Amino acid sequence: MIYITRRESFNAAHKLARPDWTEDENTAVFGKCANPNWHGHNYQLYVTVKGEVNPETGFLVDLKWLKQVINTHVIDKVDHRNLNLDVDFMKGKLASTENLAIAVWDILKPHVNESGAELHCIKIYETDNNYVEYFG
Ligand SMILES: Nc1nc2c(c(=O)[nH]1)N=C([C@H](O)[C@H](O)COP(=O)(O)OP(=O)(O)OP(=O)(O)O)CN2
Repeated sequence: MIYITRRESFNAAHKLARPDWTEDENTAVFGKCANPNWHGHNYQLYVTVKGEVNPETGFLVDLKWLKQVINTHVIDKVDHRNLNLDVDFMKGKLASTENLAIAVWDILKPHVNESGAELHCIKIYETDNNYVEYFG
């Protein structure tokens, strides 16, 4: 069993706020992240897949293929976008890093499965200090 990881970066705007709560209620729970004027992050996404090395190629999966899958299905949809307003797979969800990681897992898992490898972890840094890991 071997694990390989591809990192991709994107920047996106969001706020942490429930639409069914008042601004005061949102601020009480989410603090400055609930600011109605939005704010942005330079996110770092790490996608780790696992499986066996193909003895013919020496690859688990081709990292160029993994890059393309991540970019087509995730990065192109979130980069320079507003996670609350523009991103179909975040509609109706609170735009936390946890929910983002779970959504990215759900999107990428079937594509990784098709390759014969297995999705192991989605790790997202929202800031230099805060990150989430999701293992499905
Ligand atoms: N469980 C979660 N808590 C928080 C999330 C989240 O996604 N899940 N998100 C936020 C904010 O959006 C943001 O990450 C916090 O920004 P900030 O406090 O500025 O983070 P920094 O690492 O830059 O702050 P330091 O003060 O330097 O630690 C909040 N909570």
